[in-house]
Amino acid sequence: MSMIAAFYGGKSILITGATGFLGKVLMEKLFRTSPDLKVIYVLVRPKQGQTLQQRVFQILDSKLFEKVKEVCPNVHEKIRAISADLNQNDFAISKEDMQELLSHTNIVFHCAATVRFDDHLRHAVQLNVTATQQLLLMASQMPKLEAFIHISTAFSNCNLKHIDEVVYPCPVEPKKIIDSMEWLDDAIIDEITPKLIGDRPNTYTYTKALGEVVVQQEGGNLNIAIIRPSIVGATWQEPFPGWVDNLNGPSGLIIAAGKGFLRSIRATPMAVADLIPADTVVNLTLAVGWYTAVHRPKSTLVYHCTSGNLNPCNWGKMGLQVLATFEKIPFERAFRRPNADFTTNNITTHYWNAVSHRAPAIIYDFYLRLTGRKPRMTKLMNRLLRTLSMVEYFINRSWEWSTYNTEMLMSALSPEDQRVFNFDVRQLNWLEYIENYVLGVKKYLLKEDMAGIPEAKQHLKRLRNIHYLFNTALFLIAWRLLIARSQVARNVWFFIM
Ligand SMILES: CCCCCCCCCCCCCCCCCCCCCCCC(=O)SCCNC(=O)CCNC(=O)[C@H](O)C(C)(C)COP(=O)(O)OP(=O)(O)OC[C@H]1O[C@@H](n2cnc3c(N)ncnc32)[C@H](O)[C@@H]1OP(=O)(O)O
Ligand SMILES: NC(=O)C1=CN([C@@H]2O[C@H](COP(=O)(O)OP(=O)(O)OC[C@H]3O[C@@H](n4cnc5c(N)ncnc54)[C@H](OP(=O)(O)O)[C@@H]3O)[C@@H](O)[C@H]2O)C=CC1
Repeated sequence: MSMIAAFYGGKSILITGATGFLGKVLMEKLFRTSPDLKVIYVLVRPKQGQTLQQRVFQILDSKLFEKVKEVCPNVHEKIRAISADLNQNDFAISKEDMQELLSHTNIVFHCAATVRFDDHLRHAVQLNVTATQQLLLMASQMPKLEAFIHISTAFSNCNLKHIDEVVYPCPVEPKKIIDSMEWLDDAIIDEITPKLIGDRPNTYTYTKALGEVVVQQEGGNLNIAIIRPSIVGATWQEPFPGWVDNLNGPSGLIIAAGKGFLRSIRATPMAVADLIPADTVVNLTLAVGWYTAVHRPKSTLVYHCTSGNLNPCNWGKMGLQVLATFEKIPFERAFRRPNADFTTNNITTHYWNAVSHRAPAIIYDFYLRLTGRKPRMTKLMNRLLRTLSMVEYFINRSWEWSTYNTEMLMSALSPEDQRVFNFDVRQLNWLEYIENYVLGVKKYLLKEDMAGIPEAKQHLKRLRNIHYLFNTALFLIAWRLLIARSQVARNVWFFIM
């Protein structure tokens, strides 16, 4: 019997960010392995004309939860959606709901965050720092609370090369930042943002670092742990391989490459691609929840959930495997044949951006205009180039994350728990994982049918023929112009003929 699964039985669990990528996988695993848990409270904001209930039921009725339905048929009764907006005071939770949360919650998993790299500092501070502070305050009023698990990111200290499982201090105290956001206007915040974030690349990593300091400073007597995942990718094994539902991290770029938009990317092939599957993060999170509640470590432990030091893979290997998978499992209606490459310096990056990204987009938009349609490719390409510029920082460097706590936890688990809550990335076969990831992107993000693969292959053949024809025509035109202007070229031509 799994001790961890048994631990969550009968518990009331509060999850923030349950509608997000990681939150959904966390809920799924909890329901599947501990169907006898009492209730999962999820803090949800109403969105796009959907009620809370509709939002949550849509998740429960998705493919991700198919296995849950078998072991926990009354899953709909075990989830309680609480209307909450983490941007508001007291999260805008009603008095009755607050009372219920405070008096029943046993475990808190704090996953909600803004993960946008370019979010305005005010908004990023509100969600990643102030909301964390408020949640801690709430947690301190929960008499039955056994553990508070905070999800951070391995990149919160990406300004360092070697990162230990400790909370690093920030030059300016989070409390001062929170206070200043209340009275500074947007223009001043914009001005001071680069100075505040210092040598971090964006407001996301900066505010996640501030969030950790808040957890450490304001955790009081709570039993707290911090988990730092690196780049969270599609699921490895559970509930099935390759599940992914948003464009963050590599997923959006895999689509862009598979559809033939992304032709070149500024990346260092030998840099470590520190991806970690979503189910691995969730297994570690649940194990940490159990360990923190049962063993009550004296200090706040930080756990790195990374792959680089145990089972490294680099961007070169990953890129090649992504491209190899497109050969077997192409995406439908590609714009061009997938054929991306890495560039390593500014000049070649600018060159390929102009030749392989902007020029084809302009030509295609011209064709759309000619045929009476609305041009859209240049806009899409600009968006892609913007995304590339945001991720460049992360794919041209390597970091070393120590994993003492994570390894300690692994050895503290029973063999059964090591199996059911496996977070040992040494067992991960990267080639297989990447192939499943690309397949998952096709199935769950693009919602493409496998039956369409022969047609997709045909389409790629047509694109290849168009490519050859286009190049031949270009060559002939250039040659014709050369012959017209150069005696040497004319002589060569007559010699060949
Ligand atoms: C040798 C052979 C080589 C071959 C190469 C083959 C290539 C293979 C591909 C594999 C490459 C791998 C690259 C990996 C990149 C990894 C990056 C990792 C960074 C990790 C750091 C930290 C990890 C974390 O802790 S946080 C989680 C990560 N967070 C994110 O990823 C958020 C990133 N997103 C943003 O910050 C924004 O969305 C931004 C700035 C990218 C775009 O903002 P903008 O305001 O312009 O757009 P949005 O309003 O957000 O969206 C508009 C529109 O675009 C769609 N979209 C959003 N994100 C992406 C995306 N990443 N890619 C593509 N499209 C995206 C979005 O859905 C919207 O579409 P609509 O149709 O308008 O709704
Ligand atoms: N994805 C990754 O690569 C990595 C993620 N992480 C961390 O993991 C955690 C989860 O990330 P991930 O699942 O990928 O992120 P998502 O963007 O998929 O999910 C974010 C979640 O936060 C919720 N949220 C955002 N704003 C509010 C708000 N104002 N009120 C209530 N809820 C809100 C979202 O709700 P809604 O659905 O309503 O928008 C959503 O449920 C984050 O803490 C992130 O920093 C760490 C490392 C890597």
